[in-house]
Amino acid sequence: MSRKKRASAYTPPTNLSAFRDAERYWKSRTSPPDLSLAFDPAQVRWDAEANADGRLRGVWTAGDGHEEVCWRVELHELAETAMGQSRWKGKDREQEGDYAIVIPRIPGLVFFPRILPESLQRSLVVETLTHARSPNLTSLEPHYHLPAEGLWTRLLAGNGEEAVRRKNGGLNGAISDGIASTAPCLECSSPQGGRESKQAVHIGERDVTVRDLIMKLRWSNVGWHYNWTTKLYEFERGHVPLPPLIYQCCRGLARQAPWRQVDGLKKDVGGDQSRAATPAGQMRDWRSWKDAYEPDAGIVNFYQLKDSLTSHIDLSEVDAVSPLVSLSLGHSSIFLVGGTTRDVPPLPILLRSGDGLIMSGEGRRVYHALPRVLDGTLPGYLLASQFDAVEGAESWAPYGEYLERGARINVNVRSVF
Ligand SMILES: O=C(O)CCC(=O)C(=O)O
Ligand SMILES: [Fe+2]
Repeated sequence: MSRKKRASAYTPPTNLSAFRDAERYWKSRTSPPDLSLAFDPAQVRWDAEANADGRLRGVWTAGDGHEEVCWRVELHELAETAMGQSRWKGKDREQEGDYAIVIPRIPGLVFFPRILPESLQRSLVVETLTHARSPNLTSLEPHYHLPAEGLWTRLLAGNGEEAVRRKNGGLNGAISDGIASTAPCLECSSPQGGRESKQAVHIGERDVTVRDLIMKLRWSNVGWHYNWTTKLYEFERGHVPLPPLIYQCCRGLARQAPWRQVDGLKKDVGGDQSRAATPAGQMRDWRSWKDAYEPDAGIVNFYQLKDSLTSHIDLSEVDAVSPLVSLSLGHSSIFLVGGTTRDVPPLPILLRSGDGLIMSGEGRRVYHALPRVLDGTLPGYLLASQFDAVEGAESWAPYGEYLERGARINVNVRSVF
């Protein structure tokens, strides 16, 4: 189907903000989304030669003709960093090297296309699913009597058909007929109240099996305990160390980001500095991030194909500018990132498995959303049939099966203080 036809099948409402309008477009199921409208590093035209600062200028042209300027910085040091483990060094993919992309119009955003080697992606999937358990709080905790060792461990032990009891005063069968509902869903709602799911079907007072409940898992806290209802950290509950791989990857990425070049961009982007550049005051901390960035809290988001995360700004951290590190695993998705109000038209970015993204400085206070998980985009190296064993797991098959059903896992880590 031609792009023109697809575009005409969608009639945008006239009274929405630019951001809401974009969310509606990407969420719409009336026709397949036009992926040529999403920023894709593979489609950027790069200059032949780098500038004096070692940056390469690129231009991405969207399917509707819109042009976005971006800069590419090679990451020569990455293999020797805190992440310098064999997993990190042993890049097992076809690509020319590690690089970061900076898009001047989104201040403080640093994009690392396919930065995670395939084997590391698998190990992170293993870690996120096995750590979605006490003492980390999960989205299911308020509603079910969860097994102490966690649902995933029960599943791996062959107890997938075991019943899990609903807690009293739970959802009371708020949605009982299996039809998608717009009623608020406590199990699925994100911290920002923006998580929606058409797949989450509540079955009244009946028990749920371990296997089915895993498909309803929407998030798990890591690090400092965050209360999604009050939107406050509960420091009195003590600090739970981040799972080791999540900690190493996010810490390594934040420390190794090309901060000098990101900072340097504000001097030579020209034009509308107020939109294009990060104010010096907001980015000045990068020098300390290089040696001292310590992630201590975060969320792991578990999306299924029909899930989305509505536009929001993450406001709860004491340190309002230090890097928020996001890792994508599983199915590809569309990430929207805009400005400090919803009137700023967002840039849609295609996020693939293995991509990393940092929001920092002024970019910590911009609207963003995840309106779409893309069907049919799971990479072959994550399929259930591909591997017998993976570091940290006896067999890859259950993980691959979970992903094949439509999952995208997002690790979203930050430094609270
Ligand atoms: O899933 C994503 O990529 C974004 C998640 C996010 O923005 C959040 O958890 O606050
Ligand atoms: Fe967020």
